[in-house]
Parts: sequence; structure tokens; C-alpha cells
Amino acid sequence: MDTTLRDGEQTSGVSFLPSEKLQIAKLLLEELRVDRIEVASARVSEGELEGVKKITHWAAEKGYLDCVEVLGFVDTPASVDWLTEAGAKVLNLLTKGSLNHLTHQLKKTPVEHFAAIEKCIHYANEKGISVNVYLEDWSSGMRHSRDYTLELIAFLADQNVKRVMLPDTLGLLKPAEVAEYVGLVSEQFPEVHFDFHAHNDYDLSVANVMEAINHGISGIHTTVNGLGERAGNAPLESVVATLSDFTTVKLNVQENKIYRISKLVEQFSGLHIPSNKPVVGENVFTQTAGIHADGDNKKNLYFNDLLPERFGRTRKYALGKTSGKANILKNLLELGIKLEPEELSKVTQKIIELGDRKERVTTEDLPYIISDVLQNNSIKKDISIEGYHMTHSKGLKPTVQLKLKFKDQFYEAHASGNGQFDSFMLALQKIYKSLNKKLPKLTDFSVSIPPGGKTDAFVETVITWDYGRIIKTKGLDSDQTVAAMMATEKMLNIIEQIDSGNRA
Ligand SMILES: CC(C)C(=O)C(=O)O
Repeated sequence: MDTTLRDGEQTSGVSFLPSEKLQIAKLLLEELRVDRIEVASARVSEGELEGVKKITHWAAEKGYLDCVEVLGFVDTPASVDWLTEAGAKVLNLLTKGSLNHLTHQLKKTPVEHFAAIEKCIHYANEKGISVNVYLEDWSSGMRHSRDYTLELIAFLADQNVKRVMLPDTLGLLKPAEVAEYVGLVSEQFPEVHFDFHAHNDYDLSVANVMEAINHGISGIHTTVNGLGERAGNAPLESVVATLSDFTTVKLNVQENKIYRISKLVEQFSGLHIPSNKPVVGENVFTQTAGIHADGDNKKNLYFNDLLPERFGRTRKYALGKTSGKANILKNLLELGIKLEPEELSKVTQKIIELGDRKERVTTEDLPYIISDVLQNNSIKKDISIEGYHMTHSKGLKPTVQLKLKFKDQFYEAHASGNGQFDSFMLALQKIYKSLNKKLPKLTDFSVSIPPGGKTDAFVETVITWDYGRIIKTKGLDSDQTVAAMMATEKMLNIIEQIDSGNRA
């Protein structure tokens, strides 16, 4: 069960719009094919109600309604009525899985709590809603109030409950404890379907999920990109890879759709995926050391089972001070460029020098570096920014007047946008529209300055564009808009070469 839209949204600072929730829900169920999704907590807000209504309306049409779950509380009739209004058919009822939480938060006795749970289950069933039950703080319960926790499970086993869900609410379990506790309840209650809900506070969520699987759990909870309260939940992408490669469990999840949904969740959540995050991070399929690229050429010596193609990604070879000739050759191959051995040595030397100066080098920088190092004017610069005038004043919208040279012709346009770079892009779009040409989609924009806090430092802007293939271009200037414009100018020349290659 994926809970990106409920626990994932409990990441500090994350809030999905109803339309975003619907888009993610569709991708999760239809393309990625997870079995169930938890989409909200009951009674949170009007926006949440609207989001759940959108999802249940769509799910009813597609026959997915039983896969859409909503977290609710022991507050009969409020949560059940909220689900009824939202059109939801599955309630994930939050009960207290430890005596500590029950006594100090709800201030109830077990007898009172069980009676209230029973009332809620009956009311939900009357309304045609099926019930799963969460045992909040179950892990502490197993550690410190085991009799109570087991008594609650025994009570639920006699109720009309579909699944009992065991959260490690505070992410405090280590794998050996998961094995012990999950093993114990699975053995004691073989007729009950148990789910395990991990949290990642000690970075052990995936290991804990594996242990739960190995000790009899029937369902697991994940979130895309590992979003979730505090350090998050078990990341869907890592869990899928791990279970596929290290257990005999068969999942319905389509691995090759993982990257797409990960990027969508990144965009909607506003939380950048760390570049070293397994499976979905920018760099996790990038070989940096030259010795690795060399080994890849010789019987794939540095490959493991985690092949990028499985997840809709490709292997990359980084350019930098440790990259060496093998990496450069791999990138040249991608660009269709051939160099003589002594030319390759000079280019390699230059890239190492740039790396030493902490400069990032992208594949798309290579033609420029070659042209510069070999002084052979090999780079075709069909398009250049010939002039610009930018304004940025208080109380007025920024503007840009742009002069562009496109294959010996000059074009001018003026635009006003949300910032200087936006104004520049709008002016550029006007020119490209008049030429009947399309610009790529900007998918990522990163700005960095060298550490040290100096305001006269060069700003490095790296822009990622989607033009059927991903293009990354870099600009370097003391002004950040100019750095972005330089990166854009490089992109314009690259797409022109792609287009003329396609025409040829
Ligand atoms: C709200 C509950 C179910 C939860 O996410 C947890 O206990 O981790």
C-alpha cells in the first residue's frame, strides 16, 4: 500500500493540491500498479475533502474504489461520515497500539477504547465501509506493554476487520526486533492479515520491511521518494528493488514507471530528490571514476543487478578530475564525436583541470571544451545572444529586450515576466514562435556559488531541458541571469544541431 498521499503529505512543508493528488493517484494505481493507496486523513480540511472526492469519483469509474483508503479516527460518527461524503469505501482506523499512548493521549482504559473501536467498526460497516485498523505506536507497545498490544490484536481478530496494520510510528525498531515482533504476532494470529508500516528515523526502514517480509507480514506500506513524517517512510523505489532482488515476493509494481512518478512527486512536493538517493537519485547510475568506466568496457566488471534500464533510466559517465579517458570516450560516443589519441589526451587534461577548480562538466559542455582545447572551431555556433537590456525595479515588472542572431539573421523581441530570466525566456519564445520553432521544456534549474560567501564570485547555473532527450547546459557568470542566459544559448545550439541532424 502506498501512502504518499497521506503519510507522505505529512512531510513538513508538503501539501498537494486536489488536482495533484488525483494525478499521483492515477499514476500509482494505473501505471505503477501498486495494489492499494492511502490518500488522506479524514476531517483535515475542505481541500482534502475535495481531493478525496476527485480520487473516489475517478476510482469508482475505473473499478479501483476498494483500493483507495482513508485514515480516520475513533470518533464515531465523524470520520465515517466524512468518508461517506468523500465517496470512500475503505477506512484505515487509527487506534492506540501502546498502553502509553492510550493512557496519556486518549486518557482511556483498554475496555473503554475497545468499546469505542467496536462502535466505530459497526457504524462504518453499516455505511458500507470496510475497515483496516492501525495500531499506532505498535512498536513501543510490543516493547513495553506487550500484554495490552496482543490483547488489542486478539480483540480485532474477532471483529469485522480486513487488515491489522502495524506501524513503527517512531521508527525505533531495529531489524532483529521487527523479525521477533512480526514473527510473534504472525504465529499467534495466523488468520489475521498484517501490514507493516515503517518509518526511517534510523535509516532502517527498508531493512525493517525486508525483515517483516521474511517473518510473515502480508502487506507493506511505502511512499514515493520516502516522503513522510520526520525522516519519512520506507521509500517505494528502494523497497521494490530490494524485494525483487533479495526475496521471492512477487510484486505487481512496474519498475520502469518508478522514475516518472518519482519526478512527478518531486515536482508537486517541492522536495528535491538527493542526488545519491538509491534508484531515483540523479547520480546513482553515474560512474565517476575512470577505472569503473574502463571496467564497464571489459565484461561489465562494475555492474550490479540494479541496472538503470529497469527503472526507465540510463547509465551515465561523469566528467571531472577522476574521470579519465574511458569516461570521456563514453560521452563522446553519446555525442557521436571521434578524437585522435593525442586530442583525447589534451581534452582529458583540460577536464581534469576544470575538475580541480571544482567546475562541473556536463556531456553537453564537451563540444565547447574540445573546440577550445584543440582550437579547431569545431563547435557550430548558429545562434548567439547579440544583445540584451534587462530591467528590474521596485514596483514594476521586470523586462527584457533581446537581440538574437539566428543563422546570420538578427531578431529582436521584448517581454515582461515574473523575473528577469522568465522575461528573457518569454522574449526568446516570441522569436522562436516567429521562426516556427519549438523550445524544449525546462525541467530543472540549479544555481550554485563557490563556498566562502564572496559576493563577487562566479555563479554557476545548470539547466536541464527535455527535448525528447535530456540536455544539461551550464553557464558561468558573476550575474545569475546572465549565467542562465549563457546556459540557454548553449541549449539553443545543441537543439539546432539535433534538428539539422534529424533533417539530414
Ligand atoms: C498515523 C499513523 C498510522 C502513522 O502514520 C504511524 O503511526 O506511523
